[in-house]
Amino acid sequence: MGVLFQVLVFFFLGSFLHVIWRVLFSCWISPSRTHLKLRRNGFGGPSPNFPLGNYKEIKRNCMKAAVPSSDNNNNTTFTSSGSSKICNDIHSSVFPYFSRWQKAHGKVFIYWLGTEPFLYIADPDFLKEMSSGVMGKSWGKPRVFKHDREPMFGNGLVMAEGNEWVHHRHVITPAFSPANLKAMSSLMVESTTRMLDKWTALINSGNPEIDVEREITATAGEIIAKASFGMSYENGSKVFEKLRAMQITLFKSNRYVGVPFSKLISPKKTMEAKKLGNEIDALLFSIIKAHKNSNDGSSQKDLLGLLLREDPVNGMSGTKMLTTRQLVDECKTFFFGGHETTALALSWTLLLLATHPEWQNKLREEIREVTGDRETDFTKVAGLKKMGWVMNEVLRLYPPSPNVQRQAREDIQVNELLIPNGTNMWIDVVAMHHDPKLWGEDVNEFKPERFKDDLYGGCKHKMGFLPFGFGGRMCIGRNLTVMEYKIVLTSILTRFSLSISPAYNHSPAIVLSLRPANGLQLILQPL
Ligand code: HEM
Repeated sequence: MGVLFQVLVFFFLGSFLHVIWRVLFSCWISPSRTHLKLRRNGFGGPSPNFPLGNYKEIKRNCMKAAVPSSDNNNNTTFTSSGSSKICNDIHSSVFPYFSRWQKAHGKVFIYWLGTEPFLYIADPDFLKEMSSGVMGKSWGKPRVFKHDREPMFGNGLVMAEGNEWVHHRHVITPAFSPANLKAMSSLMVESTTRMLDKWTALINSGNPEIDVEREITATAGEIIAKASFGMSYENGSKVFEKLRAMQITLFKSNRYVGVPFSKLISPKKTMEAKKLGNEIDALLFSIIKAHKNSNDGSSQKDLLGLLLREDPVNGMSGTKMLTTRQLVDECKTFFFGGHETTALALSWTLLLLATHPEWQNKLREEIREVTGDRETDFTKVAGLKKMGWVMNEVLRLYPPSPNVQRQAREDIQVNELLIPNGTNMWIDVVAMHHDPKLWGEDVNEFKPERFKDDLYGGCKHKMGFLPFGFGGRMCIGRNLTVMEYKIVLTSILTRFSLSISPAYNHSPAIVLSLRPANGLQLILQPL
């Protein structure tokens, strides 16, 4: 009995010490060692306190940035002529901590999310040097984000790596071909027309103020639901609502990604996201099953239908290209990657056009020249050049994807600096798009003509303009976005003129994407 008792005591004591050691190792010893190594490799940055890393400073700076600095706290000025101006100099308000650290440590430094080191990059030269020898398939995505965003993206294309990414990219790319996009243009016109009819009814009933961001996000959700799964909004709304709810659960709570055991801080939210994730998966599984069973050929036009074809354009005959599990993840990826980003590009555009009525007129003139009085379609939108400049300028000033992320899967040498295998990278797109050294002193002005004769808008460095990312992992949906953007904007501009509502409070914020924190209220007048 005595011996058994002793064995049990040793066992429990041993286990307890083992747990303590593991906690100590992952929370302090291992990150402290990495911190020292990175310092020795020449990387500076704010000093972390493990296990929180730099979270304290991040939260402190965010709170400071949220405090209004003057009486006119909405960053919108109305002039005597009734027109309005907004401040496009947004980097220090959306990323106050990066803006502060940049001043102290330059455009490349290390900061810490909990016990995870992140290499911050806002220097296109460094980025070019770093990425020049690395192929798309050799990049990783930060494991902490993969884990955190698992319910949203699963192992879909945004998160896939290595040969799995190559396979998915190869299978999915043909679905975004011009011929397939063309088939989607009529559903875009249809959804937009329904939204605009609703706006007209609202205006006629005496409500000319419309939160365009809310409206366009819903319509873009409808479009992506139809384009991805071939579903009507009514049928797709269950998936749509759950996907939105999950996004809010994941991103509106106080989060400490990278801090060990941080999920235990808000177990309710973690469970909620997991539950929603499972419900969405179940819905998508049934949608895919229904697609597989439908023989009428109509489903083939949407992205899912195209991915379900067994004999696709690219000559992969006979075999199923993606498993049902993989298709579920890709459907979620299209939804999250595709609808909000496009909706935000359109919403920020309407805001900038509301403050620049001369550009509303220029675009209307171009639309008249290019489309005549006929309905917009796929072939016509390519001719809307000025609209293309406006789109680029909006994506520069208000990039819906405010950063691009990578993880090194091998040691990378950049000049005299060695980036160790496993280092996370955070490329600050907002910072580069607002850098006067790259764009000139008028960097914060809305000047679509920058893009007139130059794909890079006169940026001094080709890696300084990255609204859709870079290299082999560049956004796969960009052509779909351009088409949707032009179709929706053409429809809006031909029916309404836009101005800012006094209710609008200009406060761009990051909730995964770069979005207006308090909606985007405009006054619309039928033309
Ligand atoms: C204005 C609209 C959009 C913006 C600003 C945007 C931005 C981005 C960015 C910055 C990336 C990361 C690229 C990188 O890591 O280098 C990305 C990747 C991706 N986007 Fe988009 N995107 C938009 C629209 C769409 C649409 C409409 C879809 C699909 C329906 C889509 C699907 C994807 C996918 C699947 C990836 C992962 C590509 C890969 O890693 O191979 N995006 N996007």
